[in-house]
Amino acid sequence: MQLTVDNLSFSVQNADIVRDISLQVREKQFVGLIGPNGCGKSTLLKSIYKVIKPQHGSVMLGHTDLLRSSPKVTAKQMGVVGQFNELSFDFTVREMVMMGRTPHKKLLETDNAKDEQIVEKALEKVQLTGHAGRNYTSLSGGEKQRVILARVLAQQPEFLILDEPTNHLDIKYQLQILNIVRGLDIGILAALHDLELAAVYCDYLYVVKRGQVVVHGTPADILTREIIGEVFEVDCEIYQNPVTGGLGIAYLSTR
Ligand SMILES: Nc1ncnc2c1ncn2[C@@H]1O[C@H](COP(=O)(O)OP(=O)(O)OP(=O)(O)O)[C@@H](O)[C@H]1O
Repeated sequence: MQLTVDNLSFSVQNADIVRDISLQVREKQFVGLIGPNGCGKSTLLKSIYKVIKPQHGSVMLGHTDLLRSSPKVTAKQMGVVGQFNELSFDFTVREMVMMGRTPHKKLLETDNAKDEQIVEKALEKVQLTGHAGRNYTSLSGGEKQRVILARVLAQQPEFLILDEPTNHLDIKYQLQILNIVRGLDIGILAALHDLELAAVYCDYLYVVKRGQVVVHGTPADILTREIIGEVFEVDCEIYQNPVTGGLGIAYLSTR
């Protein structure tokens, strides 16, 4: 399912936070959004997944006009793993993951055996089966992040938005989460801070600075000394990793 964002803008009190951004995630592409802290990545993603309302622009997911459709229609198609996943009320891990099934249910429809099977599978996939009865608020940051991913897996979306999905995670779970989402074989738009991981996982990158897309292209085109220096104000050298053959970045100094 293709995502097309056209001329999206969001401002608060005359401050333009997202300025006229257009982008595309083609069928089954993994597209990364990179850029310095505060450049507008989360605001752009929140505008797409309807937590905030942009003043201008359109967001099409397949044939669905997301900004004009109901939350339920959106949630049937789009899964979201956000940056902060705090809750005021406590639920068990299993209950949290079961919430992923809600968009597929009619009013007052109860959970059935198929839902339970989907939830167990999702818990298995993120290696949290043993935590299913625990209270969500008692979990570590990394465990919470994996519960949120399991909830998204249970939702069985056709498109995924990830906002720094590897926040809080140690390297094993960073790789595991990225491998799991890539293995879903659906379109993904993800804000990522780790540029080397972005090079490995993304098919295409958009670079955001001060609310605007400044350049876009394949990781090889984008992750250059010049662009990283210009956008992140850090001097670096790009090299070919002798072990993986992939792109390596040696950070040298801040400007
Ligand atoms: N409702 C708001 N009112 C005022 N300023 C806001 C509001 N929402 C976002 N901003 C500001 O807009 C800028 C962009 O924020 P955003 O969270 O989108 O950045 P980001 O690129 O995701 O950053 P990070 O990499 O640090 O997560 C920030 O300076 C933020 O303080």
